[in-house]
Amino acid sequence: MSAPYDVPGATHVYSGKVRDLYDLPNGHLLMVASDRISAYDHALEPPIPDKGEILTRMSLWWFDQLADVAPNHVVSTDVPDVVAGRGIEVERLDMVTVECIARGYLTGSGLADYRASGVVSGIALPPGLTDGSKLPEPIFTPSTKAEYGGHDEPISYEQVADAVGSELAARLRDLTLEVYARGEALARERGIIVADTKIEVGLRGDGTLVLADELLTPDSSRFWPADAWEPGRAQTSYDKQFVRDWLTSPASGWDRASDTPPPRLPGEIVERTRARYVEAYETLTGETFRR
Ligand SMILES: Nc1ncnc(-c2cnn(Cc3cccc(F)c3)c2)c1Cl
Repeated sequence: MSAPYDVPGATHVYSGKVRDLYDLPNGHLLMVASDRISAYDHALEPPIPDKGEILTRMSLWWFDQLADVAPNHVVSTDVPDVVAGRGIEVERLDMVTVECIARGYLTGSGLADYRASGVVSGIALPPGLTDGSKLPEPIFTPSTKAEYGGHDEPISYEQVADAVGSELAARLRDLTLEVYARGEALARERGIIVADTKIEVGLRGDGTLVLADELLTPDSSRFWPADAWEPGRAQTSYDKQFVRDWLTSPASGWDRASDTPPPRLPGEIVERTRARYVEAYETLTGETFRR
């Protein structure tokens, strides 16, 4: 994928589904959140205006809220105009190759693994859980980093220890669960369930664990409106439900089971989805999104 932004002084090095990464001359990285949205493993069109800026500001807010839990990789938000508001200059870290995931609720791939074996990432869960069940306590469910476009594979804690050593594995688990517990508690007070989250962690040369990437956003986590929570069915997505409902409705004319790309989202769905990102940001932070 070509870099969507030609950023003066920066060299595009990588594009994810919704974000792009650039090298900077000073050895730092520039992380850019696009307005792209993906659903059902497809990149959708058109982009959601301001999504990248809203989620960038949400990450920055969470980094600040959790500064007592761990340092983060943010160096500066003073970035070139073309990515103003959606770009962050970050410290280059030695990224841990494990996806650090915590789950407080059972759904998605975790639910599928549970239904198949009663086990998620090597952890045996009690019987009788269903889609959306709150777990007795949050669990660390690491996975491998899939190649671009692939799916992460769950791995057990023991496999993490084999990969990175038992001391670092324990630090990753503790950090992931602490970040999740703090994020879930704060969001829950504001009416948002953070069902699970994926954090990316990097190491400084001195061995310090640093929170990298994005943090506790609807792209790295499942956000559910708390007042709609009802175990036993798929939960309402705080930010993507309008998109999912339209794509799976006759109005879209799309067959999700086919391998055809989804149709372009109607303007009304785009605007309602933008409004949900603004609402999530303002509900969590208590701050007003400028536009
Ligand atoms: N601070 C860091 N130090 C070293 N590497 C990374 C790093 C590499 N890859 N990713 C994932 C990613 C983040 C954003 C946009 C993308 F396209 C991809 C993050 C970071 Cl954040």
